[in-house]
Amino acid sequence: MRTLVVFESMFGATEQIARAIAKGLDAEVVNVDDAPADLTGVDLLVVGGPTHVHGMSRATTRKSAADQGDQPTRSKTGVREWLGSLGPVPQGLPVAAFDTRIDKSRWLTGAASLGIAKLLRRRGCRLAAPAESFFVGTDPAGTGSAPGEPDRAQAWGVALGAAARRTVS
Ligand SMILES: Cc1cc2nc3c(=O)[nH]c(=O)nc-3n(C[C@H](O)[C@H](O)[C@H](O)COP(=O)(O)O)c2cc1C
Repeated sequence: MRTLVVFESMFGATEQIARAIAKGLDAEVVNVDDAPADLTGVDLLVVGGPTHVHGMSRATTRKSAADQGDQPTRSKTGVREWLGSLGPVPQGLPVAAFDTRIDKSRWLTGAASLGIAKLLRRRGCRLAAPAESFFVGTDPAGTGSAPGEPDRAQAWGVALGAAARRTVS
């Protein structure tokens, strides 16, 4: 089973979570900047990005992130743009969405994963698991996920893989 984890990350937290999920899934992991436009041969797709202004990033919020950090951002483009640029997607492709965000009520913070899941469904994909959030510390420009989150992400990947294998031959 070929599993692909595509991440967008400014400061590194989402990349860290993506790599932990990929470890749990035994999957390939790729920065959205280098993600393929053709998903032929992919059996399970996982897409994640940082929550910006209650949802997926936009060029303006990525610019704002770039201006906050003292290093170049990890991704230049976003999952919104990548999903919009994809060629035909295998209909019914099992997918899952995740994000990173501040550890407060989702009602207050928003969650990019909800928008990612919506775009994936619009493209004819089938959600193999509900959208999930992983948390960063209280500093929005912090460079990593909160303690314990990579382990939780790896476990989420393991569970997602088991669920997908039950439906993918
Ligand atoms: C421009 C900008 C807007 C943000 N807006 C939100 C937000 O609405 N809700 C939230 O929970 N976190 C927000 N954050 C914090 C990000 O979610 C956090 O920086 C991100 O998860 C870190 O992941 P990364 O290191 O992969 O970029 C924002 C960060 C930036 C830079």
